[in-house]
Amino acid sequence: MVDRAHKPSAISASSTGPQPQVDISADNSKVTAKLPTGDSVEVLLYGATVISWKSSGQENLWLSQKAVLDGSKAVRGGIPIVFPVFGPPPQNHATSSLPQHGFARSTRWEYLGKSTSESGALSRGGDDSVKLDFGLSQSQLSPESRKAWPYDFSLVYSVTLGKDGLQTMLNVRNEGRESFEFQMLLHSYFAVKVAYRGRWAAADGVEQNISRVSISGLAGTSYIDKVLDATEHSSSSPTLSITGETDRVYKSLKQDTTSILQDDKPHLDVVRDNLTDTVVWNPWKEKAKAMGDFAPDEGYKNMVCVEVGSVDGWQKLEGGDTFEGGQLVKSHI
Ligand SMILES: O=P(O)(O)OC[C@H]1O[C@@H](O)[C@H](O)[C@@H](O)[C@@H]1O
Repeated sequence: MVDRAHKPSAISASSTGPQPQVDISADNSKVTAKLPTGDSVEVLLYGATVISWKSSGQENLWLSQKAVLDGSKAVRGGIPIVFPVFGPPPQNHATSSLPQHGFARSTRWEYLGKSTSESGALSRGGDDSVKLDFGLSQSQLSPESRKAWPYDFSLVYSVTLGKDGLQTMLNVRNEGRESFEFQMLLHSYFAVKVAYRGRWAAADGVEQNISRVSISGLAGTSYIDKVLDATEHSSSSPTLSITGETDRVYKSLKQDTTSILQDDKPHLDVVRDNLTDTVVWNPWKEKAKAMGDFAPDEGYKNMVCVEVGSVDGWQKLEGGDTFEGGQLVKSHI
């Protein structure tokens, strides 16, 4: 059990009108929350991976049809949590024995509880929100992970579904005396669909064209292009079109919001909170095909990863200190 100062506590709900619903699946693998508006979020305890977020009846996250959800492999899609290292760990660093992207996405977390709030105008169903908290600490790690990264830490991940959108915040605490360094990132796979006859076409539907998707808000000092041998470039344009394999780490971004545009219209806004970096990733045709858990093959046309994080250098936490960072995602659908 993760110990912390602000444990979630149920705020008493008024007796009138519908209220947010929270359900734990019978096999204890997944927590689902639904607002009276119909908006919903599903979180797998494995990795505390958000695997679905629906608003206005539309799915905002992309989940591979071959995503492994039984806890034997990190989920291909949704929002896997990257901690305590991003990408392949560097040699000669305390994380060097960990797998790519660390252990948080491939360890079962504990569901700590929910808190709900409503405006009082429940019948309108518009102002409700529900927060789900998940915890992971050193004692829950596999012996291999504990050995590879022997620090006394605790993570609390808060997933809040409200009228503004979906907020996901990661709180990292050093429970020990020795300082440690970490990176963290919320590896969000967003669903992109292209307008078709005035409606949003289904993910595998008639028209698929990632080339009509662009990302704005990327003005920063520089970015690392992993497709070009991890060379550093200065970002000349604040907008990026996805027209081929894309794997860029934007560092020290100036503005808080990175938006996904479809046909130049805002689709999703990703607002960073206390995080300066953003990774934009699309594997494109060949790499998508090469991934055993990526399906359908053409799925790369319906997704883009916009991943907020702290991955440029390391965050250092002294014993007893905490760090919190995350995102608020707003859908324009
Ligand atoms: O296959 P994984 O481990 O889930 O990683 C997927 C991608 O994650 C991205 O964040 C990285 O920038 C990519 O380089 C990487 O390929």
